[in-house]
Amino acid sequence: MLGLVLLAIFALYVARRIYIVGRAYKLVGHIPGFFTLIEPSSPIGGTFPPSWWNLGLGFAWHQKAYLYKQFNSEVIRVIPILYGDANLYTCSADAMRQIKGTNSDWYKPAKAMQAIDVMGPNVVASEGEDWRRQRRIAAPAFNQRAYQLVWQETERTYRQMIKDEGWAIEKSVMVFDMSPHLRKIALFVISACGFGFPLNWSEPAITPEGKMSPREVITQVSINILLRHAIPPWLYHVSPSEKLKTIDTAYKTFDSLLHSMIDKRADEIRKLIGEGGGALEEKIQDIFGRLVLAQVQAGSKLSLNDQEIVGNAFIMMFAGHETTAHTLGATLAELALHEEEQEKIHKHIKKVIPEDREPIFEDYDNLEPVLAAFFEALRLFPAAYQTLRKAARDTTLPAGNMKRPGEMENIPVKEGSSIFLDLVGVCYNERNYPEPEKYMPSRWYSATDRFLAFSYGPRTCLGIKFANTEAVCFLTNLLREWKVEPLLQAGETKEQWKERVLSKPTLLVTMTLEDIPLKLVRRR
Ligand code: HEM
Repeated sequence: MLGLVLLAIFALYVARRIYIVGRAYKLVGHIPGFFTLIEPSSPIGGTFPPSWWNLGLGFAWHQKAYLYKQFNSEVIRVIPILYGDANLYTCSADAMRQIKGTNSDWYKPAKAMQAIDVMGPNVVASEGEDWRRQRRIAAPAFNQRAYQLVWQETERTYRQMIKDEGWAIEKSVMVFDMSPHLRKIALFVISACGFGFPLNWSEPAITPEGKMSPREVITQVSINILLRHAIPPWLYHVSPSEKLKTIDTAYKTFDSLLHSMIDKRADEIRKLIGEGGGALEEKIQDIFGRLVLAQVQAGSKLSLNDQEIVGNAFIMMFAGHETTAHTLGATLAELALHEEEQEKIHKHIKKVIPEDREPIFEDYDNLEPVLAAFFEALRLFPAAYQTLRKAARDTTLPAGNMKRPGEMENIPVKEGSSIFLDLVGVCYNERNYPEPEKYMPSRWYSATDRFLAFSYGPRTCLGIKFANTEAVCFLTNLLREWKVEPLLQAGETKEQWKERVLSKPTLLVTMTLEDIPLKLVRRR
């Protein structure tokens, strides 16, 4: 009997998959590409490492040298047979601009927003009118004043790191892994500038009372987004796992911390308004404060409710933390490998900032080579490596004709097709960037083209200038004082170090580089 039931379930599954695959083939079968067993970006595809049966979430990274070339097309399709949905992938910058530009035929589907709304609705995970309202409220918080604060906090945190790590008195330092330090820097900056909540570098993870410290709460929340999304709430109650307990406690503590912060900030703002409101702009500089200010001032129409403020605070912390830390790590690794580029930057910093003063926010516009070094590392290791969109109607996509280089073609796409904008493909496409494998910061000098790694069009990254200010401040301070070298293992060459450190980034919600061993040698 059981055998019959299982056989019936199996037959039903096979029939369903034949229907799904047939429908997918009708939709995207005219585009070259391949069949797989499992959708690479599905929970199963993302959980298991790449193998013969699973392309893996990061296949576009691992196959970047030949993925599109093998099909002679800048748009390809992947149709899974056993599990998941069919998707297109593109490495065409023109297609990306068209998809993400204004009046686009494409929208952000619900699937693209999974996991990032675990703490509440937010600007990244919303669409349509809801997105427009949230963007209009959040955008003014990103202004010159905020960037000035970003500079101050980055510098303060950098100094704290040098002092508390004991590097201030050292001539050279072996940093066996730079990434936790960079995560801490980015977390501290977003915490101070995003929430008005400065953290302390040497604060232990657990307080003397046995509770998680604020730093640990924020860290646990931001590194466990995928797990929080995947784990059903009941599992926290029945599982003996310490890790699950930690995640649950961190998320609950963070949620109640943010709700109490909303009440506290709203009271402060009402008090300031009661006193005439003159000092509002001066006193409320952080992004969180600005969101609460909009709520207090605007009433219900153009404001966020409490859960939306929590959701947005959370997403700012997530969006602004891993991405920036990862790109700083990639920049330092590339500069360690390219001594001549590092020397050029060091010389430039010395020219702009005299020995007798510290770098200041007003130096930002004169530090283009520092920003270019950061951009070029972001191109080689794009943090937001793939974004998903769905066609609202039949349309076409502009792509380079790989059979006839120099010519363009328009690839027809049907309504309902989903496409991954493969930023790795775009950034390593020689039509967009000649000699794409080369670390060449000079390609960004006086660049007029909008950099696609921060997205494009109306939904372009809100934190571009935030991230750039943080990067320029941090890198300027560090490179002015230290020469950065790869920390080689016994007998290891620079090439082998590069292979060990840079060839296998972790690809989950964003791309991250894990172990970055560096040697810092004091210059001044
Ligand atoms: C190197 C650092 C960063 C990179 C590479 C980056 C990249 C991106 C990309 C590619 C998107 C578009 C995602 C999509 O289309 O689905 C995006 C959106 C966004 N980013 Fe960033 N980001 C960075 C830093 C930041 C920072 C520091 C913040 C905030 C403090 C931030 C806040 C946002 C927000 C709010 C959005 C959503 C915009 C919208 O949908 O209207 N990002 N970012």
